[in-house]
Amino acid sequence: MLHDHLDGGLRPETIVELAAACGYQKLPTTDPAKLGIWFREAADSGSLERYLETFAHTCAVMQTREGLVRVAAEAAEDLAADGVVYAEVRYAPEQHLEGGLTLDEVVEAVQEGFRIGEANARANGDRIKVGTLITAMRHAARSQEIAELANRHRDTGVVGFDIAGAEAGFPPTRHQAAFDYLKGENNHFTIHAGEAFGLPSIWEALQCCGADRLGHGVRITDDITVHDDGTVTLGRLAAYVRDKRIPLEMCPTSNLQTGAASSYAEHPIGLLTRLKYRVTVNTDNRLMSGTSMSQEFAHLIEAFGYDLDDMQWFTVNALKSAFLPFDERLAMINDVVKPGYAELKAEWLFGSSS
Ligand SMILES: O=c1[nH]cnc2c1ncn2[C@H]1C[C@H](O)[C@@H](CO)O1
Ligand SMILES: [Zn+2]
Repeated sequence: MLHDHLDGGLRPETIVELAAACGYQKLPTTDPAKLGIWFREAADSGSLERYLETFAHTCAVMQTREGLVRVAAEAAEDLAADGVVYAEVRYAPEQHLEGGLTLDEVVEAVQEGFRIGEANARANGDRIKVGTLITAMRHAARSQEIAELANRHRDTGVVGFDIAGAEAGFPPTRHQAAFDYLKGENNHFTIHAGEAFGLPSIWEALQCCGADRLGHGVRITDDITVHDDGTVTLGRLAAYVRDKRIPLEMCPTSNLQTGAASSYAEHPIGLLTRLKYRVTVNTDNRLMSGTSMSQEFAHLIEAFGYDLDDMQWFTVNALKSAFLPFDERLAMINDVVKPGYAELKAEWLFGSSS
């Protein structure tokens, strides 16, 4: 899985405990069950801007070293317990400086947390590897500094860079210098594009900035015409994205909440999968969407009738598109994903014996 926000995946009980520890008093409720529901409902706003407002509460309790280590460790554990074997988890270090930590200290704390979470998952009989993406906020003006931060930590598990936040009014080229810098360093980046804004955002992300992948990218369907007889005509940009195998980090439930799609059945992932785009399935924000990787798959199975072969295809697509060295991606596909799905298919055919 390639698209999961650290500050969008906290356990509600952890938010309540960290808020008490750091004296944050603005939580809408301190009942963990109610808080989980509150996040889901508040994020169900139909607009990306309103959806993003909910992150004020999660970021507020992620301002100390201890808070960051814990949140990162729990994210790795929760993803592993759900069956995720490789996750790229992202967050914006610039949003975690209010307690006096430096950008580098924030990154070090989160990296430590991921390593602890991976070890705890192993102890529970799960296995997961977490790669970190460092995000710069697109409304801010720190992307060059944040890109340099990501590059500085690339040998300790920071595998790439991203920009996130409100898309309309903040085109990717606002951060051109950061992307040029990363290209000069032969580093990797993805860009949230084609979520709350359409084709120009996707075009800029690819053709000006040189993004390796697209965060969401759902609006690429604006460049695809489906005719009455089911045949399809691709515009030049839609053809480019498919021909170049540009990975699409799709997050169905998040898109329903922000209004980027109107139902699972009508979500562009159905058409794009049929057309064999390099589609991947992701959670975006497990807390705000009340979701998990297995739930996202379950929604797609229900909407489109996908089976285990389709799940495997999405999973292999994700690993092919990961910002990991090629040999590690290949090993994970051949030694983990394919045998894992073979086991699931055997269980499904013959019934579970264990
Ligand atoms: O889906 C999203 N689109 C744009 N920005 C997002 C999305 N989900 C989370 N973010 C923002 C809010 C977080 O505070 C930030 C860093 O993880 O990224
Ligand atoms: Zn996102």
